[in-house]
Amino acid sequence: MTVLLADPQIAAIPARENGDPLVDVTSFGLLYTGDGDAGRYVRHALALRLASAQAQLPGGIQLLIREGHRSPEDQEGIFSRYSQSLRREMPGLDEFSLRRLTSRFVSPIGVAPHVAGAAVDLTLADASGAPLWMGTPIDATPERAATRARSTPRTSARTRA
Ligand SMILES: C[C@@H](N)C(=O)N[C@H](C)C(=O)O
Repeated sequence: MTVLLADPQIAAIPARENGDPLVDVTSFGLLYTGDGDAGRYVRHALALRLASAQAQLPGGIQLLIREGHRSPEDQEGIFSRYSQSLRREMPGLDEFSLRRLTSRFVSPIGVAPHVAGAAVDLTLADASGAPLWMGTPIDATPERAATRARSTPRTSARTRA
């Protein structure tokens, strides 16, 4: 069973500031290609984990960080825009289901890890920094990126399963 970030069990976990500083991912040998500078920052502990993951990739493949830290305004904007697009597609949806469906893709502000610099959107890139094709563009919505979505090429579905 999938537990979403919006699940009350998650929201009930108290979040405490631990003082871990925000650091620039590029100073850990990681590639960043996001919009603006805020997204290049993540918590130090996360940067260490990303660097460790990168060190374990096969030669010629590297992590490509698209977005780390995100402002609360941006988080709420993404949530609201995606929620509105689902509302247009499914006008009969009740509020509870709409919030649950929205939070498959975007965290509600109260539990959003990007806002704490504790999450990244990333993909894989080749040695030149060009993103590898994953079957859908980075940050595709669940409707497009799901393993069994109609638009998912068969090879991508096989490698994701
Ligand atoms: C919107 C998407 N790129 C994303 O960052 N989703 C996660 C789940 C989030 O908002 O925390």
